[in-house]
Amino acid sequence: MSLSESGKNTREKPDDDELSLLREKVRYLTQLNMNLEKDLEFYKQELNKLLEPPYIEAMVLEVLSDGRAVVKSSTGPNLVVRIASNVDIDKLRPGASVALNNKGSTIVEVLPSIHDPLVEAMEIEERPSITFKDVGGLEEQIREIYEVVGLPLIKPQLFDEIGVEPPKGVLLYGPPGTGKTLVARALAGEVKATFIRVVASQFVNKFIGEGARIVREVFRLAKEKKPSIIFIDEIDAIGSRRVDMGTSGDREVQRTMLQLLAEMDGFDPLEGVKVVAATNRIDLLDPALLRPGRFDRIIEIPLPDKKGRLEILKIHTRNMKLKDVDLEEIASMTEGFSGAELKAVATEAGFFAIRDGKNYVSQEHFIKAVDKVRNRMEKRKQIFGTHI
Ligand SMILES: Nc1ncnc2c1ncn2[C@@H]1O[C@H](COP(=O)(O)OP(=O)(O)OP(=O)(O)O)[C@@H](O)[C@H]1O
Repeated sequence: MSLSESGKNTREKPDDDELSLLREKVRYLTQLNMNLEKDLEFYKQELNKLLEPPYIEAMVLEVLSDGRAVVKSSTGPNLVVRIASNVDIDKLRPGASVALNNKGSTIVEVLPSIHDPLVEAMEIEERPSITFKDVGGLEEQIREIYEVVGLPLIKPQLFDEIGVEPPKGVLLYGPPGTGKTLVARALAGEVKATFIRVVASQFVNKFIGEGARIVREVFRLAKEKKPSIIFIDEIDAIGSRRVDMGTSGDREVQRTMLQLLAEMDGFDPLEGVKVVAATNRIDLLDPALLRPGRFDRIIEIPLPDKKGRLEILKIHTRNMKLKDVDLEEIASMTEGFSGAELKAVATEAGFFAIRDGKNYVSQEHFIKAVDKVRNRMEKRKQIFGTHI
């Protein structure tokens, strides 16, 4: 552009071609600018990500009623932390793995189930909602377990005063499905204790090499969350008499068992932690486990008698709509059935009713259900030499 002497713009009006070229250029540069801004934003974000301090991983112990949570960080102490508003509270169950912000003050994310054996190996239930009224039969066993495990947890001073030392551990034994887990959970519910369940066979076939560490952590967690009951299911998997120590697998099992014994020897019986173990194969157990100060109380959980079967049937049908059902007759017909099998009878009877197009369950449905469950038991017996 040029200016005349009078200062006026004397440039001729651009022709149409020139104008359209300039417009094209403006469009191109605007687009280029937008793209570069996008790139700039992307690289800024990437830079921020690289500069951001890492999150802290932690495990949820408890969600408090005031909207905060207690977590255990993998290295440090337990922390009471806030929960960010975008976090789904329903996913914050005890044992869930979470990310804390870098100050460690707030849960910012629930992590997808990462394969931390410590988290996976234990099921933690704060004060289970079930109680002894959910257990049919087993009055004697319930009385005994309440006395030797429950009372010392809620009234340790009673034992202190009298000078009686309660057992640290109790062993429940009996056929599968007779309610060993149920009794231990109900006891925890009854005395408002934390229930921590581990399945010993998983130490051998799932968490290989981690057994001793998991045992140590389970006891540590139990002490933190006391009163607590540690329930070790299938204890025979780690507590069997070993003939030889030939394989590394054997040695690993032995290490896990020794850790368990060390933990049991190392705590006070009135410290607020009790161990309940369960097995279907008491004949296989190493006598070292049954020495005083370990599992020195042994309680048999047998198959239910007729009265027990009737009670179990009543429990599992209490929310069902029954019409002219004689549960006594069903209890008489089901000799040899475990609690789990009686529960299956109730469920199957419900399915027969649905299939029948009825909105209630009749005696006939129950009788068909007994047959069905009995057949299933027979088949299992043929295959495994045992029932459900
Ligand atoms: N005595 C019982 N009263 C009421 N329900 C029972 C009883 N026994 C078993 N059941 C039902 O069967 C289910 C399975 O029982 P449970 O897991 O407690 O048996 P278990 O003895 O621990 O079995 P396993 O040895 O196979 O681990 C229970 O959750 C419960 O629904």
